[in-house]
Amino acid sequence: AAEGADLLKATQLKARKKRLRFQRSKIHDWGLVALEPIEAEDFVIEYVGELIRPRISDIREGHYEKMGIGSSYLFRLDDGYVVDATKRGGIARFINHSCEPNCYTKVISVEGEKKIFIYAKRHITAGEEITYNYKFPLEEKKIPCNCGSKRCRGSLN
Ligand SMILES: Nc1ncnc2c1ncn2[C@@H]1O[C@H](CN(CC[C@H](N)C(=O)O)CC2CN(CCC(c3ccccc3)c3ccccc3)C2)[C@@H](O)[C@H]1O
Repeated sequence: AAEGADLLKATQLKARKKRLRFQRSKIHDWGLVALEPIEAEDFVIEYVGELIRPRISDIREGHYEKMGIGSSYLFRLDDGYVVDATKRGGIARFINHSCEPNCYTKVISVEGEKKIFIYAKRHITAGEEITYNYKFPLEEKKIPCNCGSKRCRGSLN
């Protein structure tokens, strides 16, 4: 808990709002682009959405599938909980996956409240698309990856 509170404080201190914009992506449909340079380890954005229990996320995922929404704006946490940005979410939901991402995600819980923070792995130039590794579990049905990086694994899952 202490670690989370310190990290939250540090993040809030350093979290000078980064200017980001969602726009057409070379990777997939819409993506999030940095409008200003971002230094390595800088806080970029929080993945904001509704924290839902595993059971509820399974029901919603089935529902979204039926509605043809496909892979929705669901961010899975290690304990099975999911942050669903479909109905109420921030622009972080537009961040695409890359096999050589320029950002990484960190989940911290502060007073039981889980927050997903996204930080820069390296210097990011203005105009670059923000990406992180989705770390999707391996599946039979592959989603081909279009990140275009040299060491692309070929699929998201
Ligand atoms: N490296 C990659 N290579 C290949 N594909 C990649 C890569 N990275 C991400 N993706 C694709 O992006 C997905 C993740 N995505 C990240 C952002 C996405 N680019 C986007 O443009 O939204 C968020 C999901 C995309 N979905 C859209 C729902 C939307 C909708 C549904 C139908 C038609 C249009 C739009 C919707 C609409 C209303 C209500 C609810 C949902 C959510 C991955 O599951 C994968 O399919």
